[in-house]
Amino acid sequence: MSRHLIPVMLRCEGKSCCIVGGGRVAERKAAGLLHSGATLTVISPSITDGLQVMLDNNQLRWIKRPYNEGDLQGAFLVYAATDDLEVNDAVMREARGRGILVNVADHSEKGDFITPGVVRRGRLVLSVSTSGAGPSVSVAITTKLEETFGLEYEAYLDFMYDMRERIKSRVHDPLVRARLLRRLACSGVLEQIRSGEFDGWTELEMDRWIAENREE
Ligand SMILES: C[C@@]1(CC(=O)O)C2=NC(=C\c3[nH]c(c(CCC(=O)O)c3CC(=O)O)Cc3[nH]c(c(CC(=O)O)c3CCC(=O)O)/C=C3\N/C(=C\2)[C@@H](CCC(=O)O)[C@]3(C)CC(=O)O)/[C@H]1CCC(=O)O
Ligand SMILES: NC(=O)c1ccc[n+]([C@@H]2O[C@H](COP(=O)([O-])OP(=O)(O)OC[C@H]3O[C@@H](n4cnc5c(N)ncnc54)[C@H](O)[C@@H]3O)[C@@H](O)[C@H]2O)c1
Repeated sequence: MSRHLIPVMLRCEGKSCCIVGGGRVAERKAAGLLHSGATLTVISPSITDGLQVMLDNNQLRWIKRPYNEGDLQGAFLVYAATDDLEVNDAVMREARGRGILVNVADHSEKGDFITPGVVRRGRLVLSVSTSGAGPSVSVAITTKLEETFGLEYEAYLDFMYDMRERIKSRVHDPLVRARLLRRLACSGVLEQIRSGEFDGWTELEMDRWIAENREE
């Protein structure tokens, strides 16, 4: 097997991202980019109905023609997602020359990164890759994860985020902080959210929990 790949979480907000191609694969990559706040440009002579809806909602810019060398200037990231191997290769070469991160839809090993299968639960992001071996396996695993990690994780992680911020502002000793965060993780809040018994903590309740749990 080739060298292992490093998973990363990319911040795309306000960055210029390109998709070359306007088919089914391009549409899926666009859907992934939309919520990131990226500035999205699609270069393709035709686009799917789904991409057309995004265009109508001003969520992307469409350059309605085949890709030309030079189109990637200023991009942070690009997906080469046409059904033409040679075009995808040309996109990959231009990206390489400009130091732009590139994903090649028909040949994962040619690009800089692979698009994993993703499960999102608010702040929780689970991503699955078979390092290009088989998207059907990624999809099967993603489906299992969707069942295991239900919608309750969104509220749970929002709660954990608020509490962590609170603890950071109230407790300055790093050892005490770490202990509190460990205790919080086993405090049963997740189970309460799951069973519908949890309706959030007021600032007073947060501070009370911190005071009660900060000592050994
Ligand atoms: C997970 C997901 C994420 C996403 O794309 O968003 C994803 N593929 C998905 C769906 C999907 N893929 C394919 C079909 C058609 C049915 C089938 O054949 O099974 C469907 C179903 C559909 O399209 O509906 C076929 C296929 N895929 C690739 C090739 C080319 C090749 O292998 O060289 C071919 C053969 C093309 C052909 O021969 O024509 C390549 C890649 N697909 C990857 C990811 C990357 C590897 C991820 C990993 O490491 O595991 C990688 C390497 C490239 C990349 O980075 O994009 C997404 C699930 C979305 C969901 O959750 O529903
Ligand atoms: N990564 C994945 O998940 C995945 C899944 C299925 C297929 N694939 C591969 O991805 C590629 C695209 O698949 P698809 O189903 O989206 O194909 P598709 O036929 O639906 O779309 C191809 C798109 O590329 C555009 N195009 C063609 N030539 C172009 C050019 N010179 N410049 C710009 N755009 C051009 C077409 O107008 C069309 O919009 C295929 O090569 C396929 O093998 C990848």
